[in-house]
Amino acid sequence: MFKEIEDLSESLVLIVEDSMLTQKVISCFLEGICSVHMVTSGEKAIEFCRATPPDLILMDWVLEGMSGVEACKQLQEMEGLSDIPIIFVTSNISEQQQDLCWDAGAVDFIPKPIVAKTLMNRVKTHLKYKQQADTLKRYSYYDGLTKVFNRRFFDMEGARQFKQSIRQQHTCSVVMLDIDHFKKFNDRYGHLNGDDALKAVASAIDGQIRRPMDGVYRYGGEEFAILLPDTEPDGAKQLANQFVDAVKALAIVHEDSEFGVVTISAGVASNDGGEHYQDLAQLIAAADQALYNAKHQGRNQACVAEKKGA
Ligand SMILES: Nc1nc2c(ncn2[C@@H]2O[C@H](COP(=O)(O)OP(=O)(O)OP(=O)(O)O)[C@@H](O)[C@H]2O)c(=O)[nH]1
Repeated sequence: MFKEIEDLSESLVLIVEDSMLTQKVISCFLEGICSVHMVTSGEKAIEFCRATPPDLILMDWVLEGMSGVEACKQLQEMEGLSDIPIIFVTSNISEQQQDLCWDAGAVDFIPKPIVAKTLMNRVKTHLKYKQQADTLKRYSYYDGLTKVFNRRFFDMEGARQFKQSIRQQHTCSVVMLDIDHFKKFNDRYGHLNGDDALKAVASAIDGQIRRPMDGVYRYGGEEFAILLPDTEPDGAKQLANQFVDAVKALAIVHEDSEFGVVTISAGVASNDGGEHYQDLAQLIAAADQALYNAKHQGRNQACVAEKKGA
Protein backbone atom coordinates (compact mmCIF):
# COMPACT_ATOMS: atom_id res chain seq x y z
CA MET A 1 0.00 0.00 0.00
CA PHE A 2 2.81 2.43 0.85
CA LYS A 3 5.06 1.42 -2.06
CA GLU A 4 4.84 4.87 -3.62
CA ILE A 5 6.05 6.47 -0.41
CA GLU A 6 9.78 5.74 -0.83
CA ASP A 7 10.61 8.79 -2.97
CA LEU A 8 10.61 12.15 -1.20
CA SER A 9 12.03 14.19 -4.10
CA GLU A 10 8.60 15.58 -5.02
CA SER A 11 7.92 16.68 -1.44
CA LEU A 12 8.18 20.41 -0.82
CA VAL A 13 9.72 21.90 2.33
CA LEU A 14 9.20 25.57 3.12
CA ILE A 15 12.07 27.19 5.03
CA VAL A 16 11.01 30.28 7.00
CA GLU A 17 14.28 31.90 7.99
CA ASP A 18 15.58 35.48 7.86
CA SER A 19 19.30 34.65 8.02
CA MET A 20 20.68 34.07 4.52
CA LEU A 21 23.48 31.97 5.96
CA THR A 22 21.11 29.61 7.81
CA GLN A 23 18.88 29.39 4.70
CA LYS A 24 21.92 28.32 2.70
CA VAL A 25 23.03 25.76 5.29
CA ILE A 26 19.57 24.16 5.53
CA SER A 27 18.98 24.04 1.77
CA CYS A 28 22.45 22.57 1.28
CA PHE A 29 21.73 19.75 3.78
CA LEU A 30 18.38 19.00 2.12
CA GLU A 31 19.73 18.94 -1.42
CA GLY A 32 18.87 15.67 -3.14
CA ILE A 33 16.25 14.75 -0.47
CA CYS A 34 13.34 17.05 -1.35
CA SER A 35 12.46 20.37 -3.03
CA VAL A 36 12.82 23.50 -0.92
CA HIS A 37 11.41 27.02 -1.07
CA MET A 38 12.61 29.85 1.15
CA VAL A 39 10.84 32.88 2.62
CA THR A 40 12.11 35.38 5.17
CA SER A 41 8.99 36.17 7.27
CA GLY A 42 5.88 34.64 8.83
CA GLU A 43 3.66 36.83 6.65
CA LYS A 44 5.36 35.57 3.48
CA ALA A 45 5.13 31.99 4.75
CA ILE A 46 1.34 32.29 5.12
CA GLU A 47 1.06 33.88 1.68
CA PHE A 48 3.14 31.09 0.12
CA CYS A 49 1.21 28.31 1.90
CA ARG A 50 -2.11 29.71 0.66
CA ALA A 51 -0.93 29.44 -2.95
CA THR A 52 1.25 26.31 -2.69
CA PRO A 53 0.75 24.25 0.48
CA PRO A 54 4.10 22.61 1.25
CA ASP A 55 4.53 19.17 2.85
CA LEU A 56 6.60 20.46 5.76
CA ILE A 57 7.65 23.82 7.23
CA LEU A 58 10.95 24.56 8.96
CA MET A 59 10.22 27.66 11.02
CA ASP A 60 12.67 30.02 12.70
CA TRP A 61 11.63 31.21 16.17
CA VAL A 62 12.78 34.83 15.85
CA LEU A 63 11.58 36.60 12.70
CA GLU A 64 11.12 40.23 11.68
CA GLY A 65 7.44 41.18 12.12
CA MET A 66 5.24 38.21 12.98
CA SER A 67 7.02 35.69 15.24
CA GLY A 68 7.47 32.06 14.20
CA VAL A 69 5.03 30.96 16.92
CA GLU A 70 2.37 33.42 15.74
CA ALA A 71 2.80 32.26 12.11
CA CYS A 72 2.51 28.64 13.29
CA LYS A 73 -0.70 29.42 15.21
CA GLN A 74 -2.26 31.19 12.23
CA LEU A 75 -1.38 28.37 9.83
CA GLN A 76 -2.90 25.82 12.22
CA GLU A 77 -6.19 27.71 12.18
CA MET A 78 -6.44 28.01 8.40
CA GLU A 79 -8.72 25.65 6.48
CA GLY A 80 -6.71 23.19 4.39
CA LEU A 81 -3.37 24.23 5.94
CA SER A 82 -3.74 22.89 9.48
CA ASP A 83 -2.28 19.49 8.63
CA ILE A 84 1.06 20.86 7.37
CA PRO A 85 3.65 19.76 9.97
CA ILE A 86 5.78 22.59 11.38
CA ILE A 87 9.23 22.04 12.89
CA PHE A 88 10.92 24.87 14.80
CA VAL A 89 14.59 25.43 14.10
CA THR A 90 15.93 27.42 17.00
CA SER A 91 18.74 27.95 19.50
CA ASN A 92 18.72 28.11 23.30
CA ILE A 93 15.04 27.41 23.66
CA SER A 94 13.72 27.61 27.23
CA GLU A 95 11.14 25.25 28.70
CA GLN A 96 8.53 28.01 28.54
CA GLN A 97 9.32 28.68 24.86
CA GLN A 98 9.06 24.96 24.12
CA ASP A 99 5.59 25.00 25.70
CA LEU A 100 4.61 27.88 23.42
CA CYS A 101 5.77 25.93 20.34
CA TRP A 102 3.85 22.79 21.28
CA ASP A 103 0.74 24.82 22.10
CA ALA A 104 0.98 26.60 18.72
CA GLY A 105 0.89 23.17 17.00
CA ALA A 106 4.57 22.41 16.26
CA VAL A 107 5.44 18.75 15.67
CA ASP A 108 9.17 18.91 16.52
CA PHE A 109 12.32 20.99 17.16
CA ILE A 110 15.73 21.09 15.52
CA PRO A 111 18.36 22.81 17.66
CA LYS A 112 20.83 25.39 16.35
CA PRO A 113 23.69 25.09 15.57
CA ILE A 114 22.22 22.66 13.08
CA VAL A 115 23.64 19.13 12.94
CA ALA A 116 23.29 17.87 9.36
CA LYS A 117 22.30 14.31 10.25
CA THR A 118 19.66 15.44 12.77
CA LEU A 119 18.13 17.87 10.29
CA MET A 120 18.06 15.33 7.45
CA ASN A 121 16.61 12.53 9.59
CA ARG A 122 13.92 14.70 11.18
CA VAL A 123 12.88 16.11 7.79
CA LYS A 124 12.79 12.64 6.20
CA THR A 125 10.76 11.20 9.10
CA HIS A 126 8.15 13.96 9.03
CA LEU A 127 7.89 13.92 5.22
CA LYS A 128 7.26 10.18 5.34
CA TYR A 129 4.55 10.61 8.00
CA LYS A 130 2.95 13.33 5.87
CA GLN A 131 3.00 11.13 2.77
CA GLN A 132 1.46 8.25 4.68
CA ALA A 133 -1.29 10.49 6.05
CA ASP A 134 -1.99 11.91 2.57
CA THR A 135 -2.11 8.41 1.09
CA LEU A 136 -4.51 7.17 3.77
CA LYS A 137 -6.71 10.19 3.18
CA ARG A 138 -6.69 9.47 -0.55
CA TYR A 139 -7.60 5.82 0.04
CA SER A 140 -10.44 6.75 2.35
CA TYR A 141 -11.95 9.17 -0.20
CA TYR A 142 -11.69 7.01 -3.31
CA ASP A 143 -13.57 3.94 -4.47
CA GLY A 144 -11.11 1.09 -4.88
CA LEU A 145 -12.69 -0.39 -8.02
CA THR A 146 -13.56 2.64 -10.13
CA LYS A 147 -11.03 5.18 -8.75
CA VAL A 148 -13.67 7.91 -8.57
CA PHE A 149 -14.66 9.38 -5.16
CA ASN A 150 -16.54 7.07 -2.81
CA ARG A 151 -19.93 7.36 -1.12
CA ARG A 152 -18.43 8.41 2.20
CA PHE A 153 -16.76 11.40 0.61
CA PHE A 154 -19.96 12.21 -1.28
CA ASP A 155 -21.90 12.41 1.98
CA MET A 156 -19.31 14.83 3.44
CA GLU A 157 -18.55 16.90 0.38
CA GLY A 158 -22.10 16.97 -0.98
CA ALA A 159 -23.54 18.32 2.27
CA ARG A 160 -20.79 20.96 2.45
CA GLN A 161 -21.25 22.08 -1.15
CA PHE A 162 -25.03 22.16 -0.82
CA LYS A 163 -24.86 24.39 2.28
CA GLN A 164 -22.34 26.67 0.57
CA SER A 165 -24.57 27.04 -2.48
CA ILE A 166 -27.51 28.07 -0.26
CA ARG A 167 -25.31 30.53 1.66
CA GLN A 168 -23.92 32.11 -1.51
CA GLN A 169 -27.26 31.88 -3.35
CA HIS A 170 -25.57 29.93 -6.15
CA THR A 171 -27.05 27.10 -8.17
CA CYS A 172 -25.85 23.60 -7.32
CA SER A 173 -26.71 20.69 -9.60
CA VAL A 174 -26.49 16.96 -9.19
CA VAL A 175 -26.66 14.22 -11.82
CA MET A 176 -27.55 10.66 -10.78
CA LEU A 177 -26.50 7.94 -13.25
CA ASP A 178 -27.27 4.26 -13.41
CA ILE A 179 -26.04 1.60 -15.84
CA ASP A 180 -28.89 0.11 -17.88
CA HIS A 181 -29.66 -3.62 -17.61
CA PHE A 182 -26.53 -4.21 -15.58
CA LYS A 183 -27.93 -7.30 -13.89
CA LYS A 184 -28.37 -8.89 -17.32
CA PHE A 185 -24.81 -7.85 -18.24
CA ASN A 186 -23.41 -9.58 -15.12
CA ASP A 187 -25.59 -12.64 -15.76
CA ARG A 188 -24.39 -13.02 -19.35
CA TYR A 189 -20.74 -11.92 -19.14
CA GLY A 190 -19.87 -12.64 -15.50
CA HIS A 191 -19.07 -10.43 -12.54
CA LEU A 192 -15.42 -9.75 -13.50
CA ASN A 193 -16.45 -8.39 -16.90
CA GLY A 194 -19.13 -6.45 -15.02
CA ASP A 195 -16.40 -4.90 -12.88
CA ASP A 196 -14.41 -3.97 -16.00
CA ALA A 197 -17.50 -2.36 -17.52
CA LEU A 198 -18.05 -0.38 -14.31
CA LYS A 199 -14.46 0.88 -14.40
CA ALA A 200 -14.76 1.90 -18.06
CA VAL A 201 -18.06 3.71 -17.42
CA ALA A 202 -16.60 5.60 -14.44
CA SER A 203 -13.58 6.64 -16.47
CA ALA A 204 -15.74 7.78 -19.42
CA ILE A 205 -17.86 9.93 -17.09
CA ASP A 206 -14.80 11.34 -15.35
CA GLY A 207 -13.30 12.16 -18.76
CA GLN A 208 -16.17 14.57 -19.43
CA ILE A 209 -15.46 16.64 -16.30
CA ARG A 210 -13.63 19.90 -17.00
CA ARG A 211 -14.06 22.08 -13.90
CA PRO A 212 -11.90 21.35 -10.84
CA MET A 213 -14.84 21.67 -8.42
CA ASP A 214 -17.01 19.11 -10.26
CA GLY A 215 -16.75 15.60 -8.87
CA VAL A 216 -17.75 12.05 -9.83
CA TYR A 217 -18.72 9.76 -6.94
CA ARG A 218 -19.66 6.08 -6.86
CA TYR A 219 -22.98 6.38 -5.06
CA GLY A 220 -23.94 2.70 -4.92
CA GLY A 221 -23.27 -0.55 -6.83
CA GLU A 222 -23.74 0.63 -10.43
CA GLU A 223 -24.98 4.11 -9.61
CA PHE A 224 -22.89 7.29 -9.79
CA ALA A 225 -23.54 10.82 -8.55
CA ILE A 226 -21.93 13.87 -10.12
CA LEU A 227 -21.85 17.04 -8.04
CA LEU A 228 -21.75 20.24 -10.09
CA PRO A 229 -21.40 23.36 -7.93
CA ASP A 230 -22.18 26.69 -9.60
CA THR A 231 -23.82 24.91 -12.52
CA GLU A 232 -27.12 26.06 -14.01
CA PRO A 233 -29.78 23.45 -14.96
CA ASP A 234 -29.06 23.87 -18.70
CA GLY A 235 -25.34 23.24 -18.20
CA ALA A 236 -26.04 20.20 -16.00
CA LYS A 237 -28.46 18.77 -18.58
CA GLN A 238 -25.87 19.26 -21.32
CA LEU A 239 -23.23 17.50 -19.26
CA ALA A 240 -25.64 14.64 -18.43
CA ASN A 241 -26.23 14.14 -22.18
CA GLN A 242 -22.47 14.10 -22.70
CA PHE A 243 -22.17 11.33 -20.06
CA VAL A 244 -24.85 9.30 -21.86
CA ASP A 245 -23.09 9.76 -25.23
CA ALA A 246 -19.62 9.04 -23.83
CA VAL A 247 -20.72 5.72 -22.29
CA LYS A 248 -22.50 4.62 -25.47
CA ALA A 249 -19.36 5.54 -27.46
CA LEU A 250 -17.36 3.03 -25.38
CA ALA A 251 -19.23 0.40 -27.44
CA ILE A 252 -19.04 -2.29 -24.74
CA VAL A 253 -21.06 -5.14 -26.24
CA HIS A 254 -24.26 -5.97 -24.31
CA GLU A 255 -26.35 -8.40 -26.28
CA ASP A 256 -29.18 -8.37 -23.74
CA SER A 257 -29.77 -4.66 -24.14
CA GLU A 258 -31.98 -3.17 -26.84
CA PHE A 259 -29.02 -0.89 -27.72
CA GLY A 260 -26.54 -3.75 -28.22
CA VAL A 261 -23.98 -1.92 -26.04
CA VAL A 262 -23.71 -0.77 -22.43
CA THR A 263 -25.66 2.46 -21.83
CA ILE A 264 -26.63 4.62 -18.88
CA SER A 265 -29.66 6.63 -17.82
CA ALA A 266 -29.34 9.94 -15.98
CA GLY A 267 -31.45 12.24 -13.82
CA VAL A 268 -30.61 15.91 -13.25
CA ALA A 269 -31.76 18.22 -10.45
CA SER A 270 -30.66 21.73 -9.50
CA ASN A 271 -31.39 24.07 -6.61
CA ASP A 272 -31.71 27.46 -8.18
CA GLY A 273 -29.80 29.44 -5.60
CA GLY A 274 -32.77 29.85 -3.25
CA GLU A 275 -34.38 27.36 -0.90
CA HIS A 276 -35.66 25.25 -3.75
CA TYR A 277 -34.63 22.05 -1.98
CA GLN A 278 -34.20 22.01 1.79
CA ASP A 279 -31.17 19.76 1.85
CA LEU A 280 -28.96 17.51 -0.23
CA ALA A 281 -31.20 14.48 0.41
CA GLN A 282 -34.13 16.27 -1.26
CA LEU A 283 -31.99 17.31 -4.22
CA ILE A 284 -30.82 13.72 -4.68
CA ALA A 285 -34.36 12.40 -4.35
CA ALA A 286 -35.42 14.76 -7.17
CA ALA A 287 -32.50 13.63 -9.39
CA ASP A 288 -33.37 10.01 -8.57
CA GLN A 289 -36.97 10.58 -9.64
CA ALA A 290 -35.70 12.09 -12.92
CA LEU A 291 -33.44 9.05 -13.35
CA TYR A 292 -36.46 6.81 -12.84
CA ASN A 293 -38.28 8.79 -15.57
CA ALA A 294 -35.27 8.35 -17.91
CA LYS A 295 -35.42 4.58 -17.32
CA HIS A 296 -39.18 4.59 -17.83
CA GLN A 297 -38.94 6.56 -21.08
CA GLY A 298 -36.64 3.99 -22.67
CA ARG A 299 -33.16 4.33 -21.00
CA ASN A 300 -29.95 5.62 -22.69
CA GLN A 301 -31.04 9.21 -21.99
CA ALA A 302 -31.03 12.03 -19.45
CA CYS A 303 -34.13 13.60 -17.88
CA VAL A 304 -34.40 16.76 -15.80
CA ALA A 305 -36.36 16.85 -12.52
CA GLU A 306 -39.68 18.63 -12.67
CA LYS A 307 -39.78 21.92 -10.77
CA LYS A 308 -41.44 21.61 -7.38
CA GLY A 309 -45.08 22.54 -7.65
CA ALA A 310 -45.06 22.17 -11.43
N1 LIG B 1 -19.94 -6.52 -11.56
C1 LIG B 1 -20.47 -5.75 -10.62
N2 LIG B 1 -21.81 -5.67 -10.54
C2 LIG B 1 -22.36 -4.87 -9.60
C3 LIG B 1 -21.56 -4.14 -8.72
N3 LIG B 1 -22.39 -3.42 -7.92
C4 LIG B 1 -23.67 -3.71 -8.29
N4 LIG B 1 -23.65 -4.59 -9.32
C5 LIG B 1 -24.79 -5.22 -9.99
O1 LIG B 1 -25.58 -4.29 -10.67
C6 LIG B 1 -26.87 -4.90 -10.89
C7 LIG B 1 -27.95 -3.86 -10.74
O2 LIG B 1 -29.14 -4.44 -11.10
P1 LIG B 1 -30.55 -3.70 -11.05
O3 LIG B 1 -30.59 -2.78 -9.88
O4 LIG B 1 -31.61 -4.76 -11.15
O5 LIG B 1 -30.57 -2.77 -12.30
P2 LIG B 1 -30.34 -3.06 -13.84
O6 LIG B 1 -30.21 -4.52 -14.14
O7 LIG B 1 -29.19 -2.22 -14.27
O8 LIG B 1 -31.66 -2.57 -14.48
P3 LIG B 1 -32.09 -1.07 -14.83
O9 LIG B 1 -31.42 -0.17 -13.83
O10 LIG B 1 -33.58 -1.05 -14.70
O11 LIG B 1 -31.67 -0.79 -16.23
C8 LIG B 1 -26.98 -6.04 -9.88
O12 LIG B 1 -26.94 -7.26 -10.58
C9 LIG B 1 -25.73 -5.90 -9.03
O13 LIG B 1 -25.21 -7.14 -8.62
C10 LIG B 1 -20.13 -4.27 -8.81
O14 LIG B 1 -19.35 -3.67 -8.06
N5 LIG B 1 -19.64 -5.08 -9.78
